[in-house]
Amino acid sequence: MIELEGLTKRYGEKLAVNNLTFAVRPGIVTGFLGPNGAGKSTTMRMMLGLDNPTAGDVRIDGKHYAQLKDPLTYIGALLDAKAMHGGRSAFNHLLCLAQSNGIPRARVAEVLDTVGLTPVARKKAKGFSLGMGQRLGIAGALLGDPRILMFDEPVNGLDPEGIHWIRNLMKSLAGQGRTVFVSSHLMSEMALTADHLVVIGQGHLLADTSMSDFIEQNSRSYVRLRSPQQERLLDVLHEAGITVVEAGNGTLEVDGGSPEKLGELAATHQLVLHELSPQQASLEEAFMRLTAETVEYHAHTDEPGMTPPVQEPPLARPGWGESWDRAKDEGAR
Ligand SMILES: Nc1ncnc2c1ncn2[C@@H]1O[C@H](COP(=O)(O)OP(=O)(O)OP(=O)(O)O)[C@@H](O)[C@H]1O
Repeated sequence: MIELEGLTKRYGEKLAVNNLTFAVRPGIVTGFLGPNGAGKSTTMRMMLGLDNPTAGDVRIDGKHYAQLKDPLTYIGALLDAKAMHGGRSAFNHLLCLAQSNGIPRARVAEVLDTVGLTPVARKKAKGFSLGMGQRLGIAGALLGDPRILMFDEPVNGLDPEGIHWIRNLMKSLAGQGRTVFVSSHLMSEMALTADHLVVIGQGHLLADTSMSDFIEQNSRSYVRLRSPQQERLLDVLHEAGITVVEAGNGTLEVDGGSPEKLGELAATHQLVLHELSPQQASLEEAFMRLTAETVEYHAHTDEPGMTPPVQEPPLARPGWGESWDRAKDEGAR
């Protein structure tokens, strides 16, 4: 378990992490999301004692990182895959880590095998590709067989097979009851891997919730209808008091409607439907919606060939976006 309480980091004028309180629990994969510059790496560095908090506290299984004897046996982390002595072989790099943490030498060969680097164990790390470097960093995190694992952008540089491998590795580590905390910019990957999400924006906590609740609370769900008898269908829906949006190309969208009810209504009026499909936004859309106001670095979309983002109708009910507005108001007081 990793517990943060009021964790805050200020760099001069810049409040990089602002009063974060949350816990990362064992037995599940927790995803850590936020736009560029949100404060994810700073938070992870403070968890590992690499940066001192300006205020607040972070504990690893109830202790500060500095109090842990042989810390690699409590928490293993991949922060920066390039942060290693390139002149050493993969084997020697891991051996140095093992020796400084009271970990038996035999464990080095085990973790090299786990990450698939046995054939290059004696090769110098500076010749490694980005993907091989990631694998070596992951081997270092696994070395002490720790109960807690933390990965910052672990799939960076990995090919599809590597991405699939790390996804299964994280799930199996969590399945063994370990605490797994992982940041990634790849939303589709996060949606497949994480059970729980912690989302931050400009240093603030925006969400600490299950993946399914996050998507439900921050995205629009609607039913898409297409019918060759669209005018008649519109009349029937209006008569039934159902609000419908004409989305163009002959499609109608009903916000929050039940597909069963809409299908039965069409059947009662003997209307032909060519499409009746429930639509749920992706994690990516939910994330974009929640963090829209907290993105520090926007690309310009007014260049030739670029289309501006589509404006979606407002949420039917309060989502995390409201929490962010509240957080800003509270911050301003
Ligand atoms: N050593 C530092 N000195 C000054 N400012 C810093 C320092 N480290 C981080 N920052 C600032 O703190 C903020 C948070 O940075 P951080 O790297 O933690 O964000 P992040 O969420 O990890 O971003 P990214 O997704 O781009 O890696 C940024 O505005 C960054 O410029």
